[in-house]
Amino acid sequence: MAQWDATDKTFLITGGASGMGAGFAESFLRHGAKNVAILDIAEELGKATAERLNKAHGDKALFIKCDVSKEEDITSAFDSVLAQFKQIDVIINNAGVMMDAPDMWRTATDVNYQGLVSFTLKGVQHMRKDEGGAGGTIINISSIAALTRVSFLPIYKGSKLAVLHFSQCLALDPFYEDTGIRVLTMCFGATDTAILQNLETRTYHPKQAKILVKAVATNYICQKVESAVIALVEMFKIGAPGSIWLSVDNKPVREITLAIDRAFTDFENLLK
Ligand SMILES: NC(=O)c1ccc[n+]([C@@H]2O[C@H](COP(=O)([O-])OP(=O)(O)OC[C@H]3O[C@@H](n4cnc5c(N)ncnc54)[C@H](O)[C@@H]3O)[C@@H](O)[C@H]2O)c1
Ligand SMILES: CCCCC[C@H](O)/C=C/[C@H]1C=CC(=O)[C@@H]1CCCCCCC(=O)O
Repeated sequence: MAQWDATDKTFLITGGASGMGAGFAESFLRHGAKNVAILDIAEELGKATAERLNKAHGDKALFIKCDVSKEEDITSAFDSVLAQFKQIDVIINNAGVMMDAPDMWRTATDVNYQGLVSFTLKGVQHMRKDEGGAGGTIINISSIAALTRVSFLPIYKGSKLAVLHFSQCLALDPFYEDTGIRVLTMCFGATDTAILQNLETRTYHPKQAKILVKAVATNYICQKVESAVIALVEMFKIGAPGSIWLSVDNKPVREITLAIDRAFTDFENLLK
């Protein structure tokens, strides 16, 4: 099994000021990363996280304020990271929000999907070996939301399936052979972060809010951030180009590429 190594690699992590993103930054620095750029809309939190990481790991972290729903922020943040670190080896498209409320859906879609596409395409342009780049890894954060159907989070779930489908299509052969860029997709289950707070206001219609809150209270094991971080680092080490992974219930990370392949092969067979 191929093993990928974080040593001396430069990471760009969106939504890295808090939650799982901050956990990934910390963990990859412990695994020998050369530098970590944290991009986030939350300025105070981002500065504090970078300061904490710099104290613990010796000035390797950089915070840049960036709203991933805004193309001008993305361009300027990407350029700033390159100006500072010269190269980006790994991008983790982690920034995400669960906001299906009527006045928030467009922003939510921009953050969860458009921002991720934009960073991915910029990363591909920078990293692709067939145009002089050094190759690299792009990790896109999806969710179990992409794999299941419920009535109350259609916008969130749609955006996370878009992330999964964009990533798997982009990575199809001969992408890795041409570019030397490994695209990995992670589907996390419920994980103990701020995204699970104040859920009543997150559904697209108030009638759904009660169902959501009740379902969360009764149906779900909420895994620890540490488990999600361990899962992502393990995927980084062993994940084949184009592979898709699942991290739920504090269990070891599991590859689900074949299951996704089977589902799409079924759809494709309908067209024959
Ligand atoms: N926690 C879960 O249960 C869970 C499960 C599956 C997938 N996910 C996904 O994991 C990723 C991380 O989520 P989390 O649970 O750590 O959430 P979180 O809310 O704790 O952290 C998200 C981070 O993204 C930042 N952010 C929000 N909007 C932004 C924007 N416009 N531009 C830049 N940064 C922005 C926030 O400031 C925050 O630091 C998200 O993509 C989320 O959808 C979370
Ligand atoms: C009843 C479901 C409400 C949510 C339960 C859980 O605490 C939430 C986890 C979400 C947080 C962010 C996600 O991606 C996670 C997944 C969100 C979508 C979950 C759909 C669950 C399902 O289809 O069974």
